[in-house]
Amino acid sequence: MAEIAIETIDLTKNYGRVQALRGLNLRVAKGEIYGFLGPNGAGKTTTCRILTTLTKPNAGQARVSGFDVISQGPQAKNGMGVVAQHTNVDGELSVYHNLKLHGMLHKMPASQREARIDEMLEFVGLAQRRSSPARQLSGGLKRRLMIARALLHGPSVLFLDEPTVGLDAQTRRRIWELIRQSNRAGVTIMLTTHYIEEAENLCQRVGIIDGGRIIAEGAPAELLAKAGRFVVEPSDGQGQSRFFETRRLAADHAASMEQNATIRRANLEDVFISLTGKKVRP
Ligand SMILES: Nc1ncnc2c1ncn2[C@@H]1O[C@H](COP(=O)(O)OP(=O)(O)OP(=O)(O)O)[C@@H](O)[C@H]1O
Repeated sequence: MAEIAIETIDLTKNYGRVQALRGLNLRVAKGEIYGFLGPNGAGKTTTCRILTTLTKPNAGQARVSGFDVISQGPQAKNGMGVVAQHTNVDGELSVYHNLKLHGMLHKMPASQREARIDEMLEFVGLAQRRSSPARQLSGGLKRRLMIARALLHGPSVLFLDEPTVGLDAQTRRRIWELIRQSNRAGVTIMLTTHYIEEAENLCQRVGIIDGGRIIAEGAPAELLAKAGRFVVEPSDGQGQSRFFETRRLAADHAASMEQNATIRRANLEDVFISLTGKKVRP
């Protein structure tokens, strides 16, 4: 594998008796967009919190850009940008001051900071809203401000936790484009998502996590190929769907079934359900 941007080795985290992570092994190459998919309670947020230095693991190691997140937390933190799931801009401050504050916290020299704020406002399409109080922005624009802020100090790795949750389809696509553009500019991206479509569209590789472990990993097309490209689904919604490599094999199986069945192309959601026994969004 190419140079590694994010790595965890046997990462373990317990909350009392709850084993949130049970030896999680993860490797994201520099320059990748890696999607982290898992049902509720699988351990996605816990993994991201450890990688972004907010929580300590009970055992195992985690490195971001080569820095150990426990013993070299400040260095690791400086090389990463984080977009949390919940909107956390300062509503009372202007768009500009939200960015300025972040630049100051990262000790960016003033001239560099100001130039970079202009660049980021342009990048996310908020230059015209520079002086608006952040509270006046729509949900989608607030999310763009959070992305501008996360990228301001020039991190090489960007963590996004459910970056488009609750946004309409058009706004979601705009955010995807920003993520792609920052990736093209060299930023490694790790994003957790519940949206299968988001993982399929955006991510070069996807890791499926369940019960605190990675249970499958690969390019979306590889995961589909492994499971079988066609699904036979009982039309009454009862009973289990089955995967087949070709439409012909699927049709043969459907013909042998007692009840009516539908044959369709498999998608990542089918793979997810067959692996975890759960829907992505319950
Ligand atoms: N602070 C905490 N105290 C106790 N248990 C916790 C805490 N945080 C998480 N857990 C438990 O750890 C497990 C993993 O949770 P985590 O939030 O990492 O999952 P997740 O995949 O992000 O889920 P979701 O998709 O619902 O956000 C769950 O069983 C959860 O209830």
